[in-house]
Amino acid sequence: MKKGILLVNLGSPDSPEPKDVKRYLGEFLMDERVIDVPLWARTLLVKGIILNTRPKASAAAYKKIWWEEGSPLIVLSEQLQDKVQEAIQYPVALAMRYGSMSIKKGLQELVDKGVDEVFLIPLYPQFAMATTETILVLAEEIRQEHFSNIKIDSLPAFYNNPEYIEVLSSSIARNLEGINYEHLLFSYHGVPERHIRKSDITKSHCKIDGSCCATPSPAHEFCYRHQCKEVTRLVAEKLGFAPGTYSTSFQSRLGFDPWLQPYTDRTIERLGKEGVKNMAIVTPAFVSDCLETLEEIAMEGEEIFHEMGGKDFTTVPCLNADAPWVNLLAKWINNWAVSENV
Ligand SMILES: C=CC1=C(C)c2cc3[nH]c(cc4nc(cc5[nH]c(cc1n2)c(C)c5CCC(=O)O)C(CCC(=O)O)=C4C)c(C)c3C=C
Ligand SMILES: [Fe+2]
Ligand SMILES: [Fe+2]
Repeated sequence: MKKGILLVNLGSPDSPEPKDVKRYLGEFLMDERVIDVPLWARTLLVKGIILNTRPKASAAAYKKIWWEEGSPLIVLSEQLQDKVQEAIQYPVALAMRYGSMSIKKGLQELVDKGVDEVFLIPLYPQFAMATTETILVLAEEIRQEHFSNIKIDSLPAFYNNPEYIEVLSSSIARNLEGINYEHLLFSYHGVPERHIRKSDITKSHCKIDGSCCATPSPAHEFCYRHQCKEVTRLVAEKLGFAPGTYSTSFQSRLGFDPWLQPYTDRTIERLGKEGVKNMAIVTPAFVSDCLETLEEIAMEGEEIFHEMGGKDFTTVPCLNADAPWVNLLAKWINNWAVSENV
């Protein structure tokens, strides 16, 4: 059997023009694992409301961060693909869950190279229904329909892998070296609270209260909230942060349902109001910098902080194509290739 690797990230529109943003958002938000309501309600909400209002504002936000070479998320994912390819002997393809660089094209590219055993790596440290699960479900559907002779293994969520925590902690320490900050905010992409309950395999553990995520449970294998909180706890432990000097929040909420809290924008506002003058922010739900880190955090977040009287607002870049991260991915890939187990 010939082995190959498929890296999968979220995706971006083809351009920051409203028509391309609309097409991309249409595919993204019609995913039943992203907006998880019955089809008729999702169609009404997405096609009847969101796609008539959001693409213009979203396109304006994309224009602020768009690079000469394209969408930062795509460009940075391609850089990661190139670096991983240099580090290993198996062919590496890159695909996106939404948009033009489809999972089908990525699998086809590998199959054309003779690959029949694929290691699929969702580029998300934490499991979520709206990220890892939707990628794995779609990849299996495509496999059954078009590539039934190939085998696909996947990398599970790696949020608490000690070497991942080491790579993330070192990146934070390196990027904040010599910087004076009173508070480090760990901001993760939010999800509706309902998603957490749906992913609870015990059907009774996740109450989204003060304690469930800190109480051991098999539910945590699929609990995004637990996994985010663990990343913060493990990094804080590794870097020896004092209690009160760091916290966790959730960004990018959409719609009126309750999403995971506390919300990042309100947390930045509160820190500013409380008199914090210098803060830093890290976004460990994203492996590659993207709209959510470069615009929502680095631009909007900074503006909120300044409006509240804050001064220095430092953002820690995502791991992107950093050498320690590339080396760790290469190690996981080689472990899989030898033992078919990571
Ligand atoms: C119901 C809506 C959404 C859920 C649930 C959701 C979960 C989720 N998303 C990411 C990662 C990214 N999201 C990005 C953009 C983005 N996300 C949503 C909505 C939901 N996300 C929208 C509408 C958008 C588009 C931009 C906008 O209009 O605000 C991105 C950036 C993509 C880019 O091109 O740069 C990323 C990355 C995670 C990790 C997650 C759940 C854990
Ligand atoms: Fe999102
Ligand atoms: Fe939990």
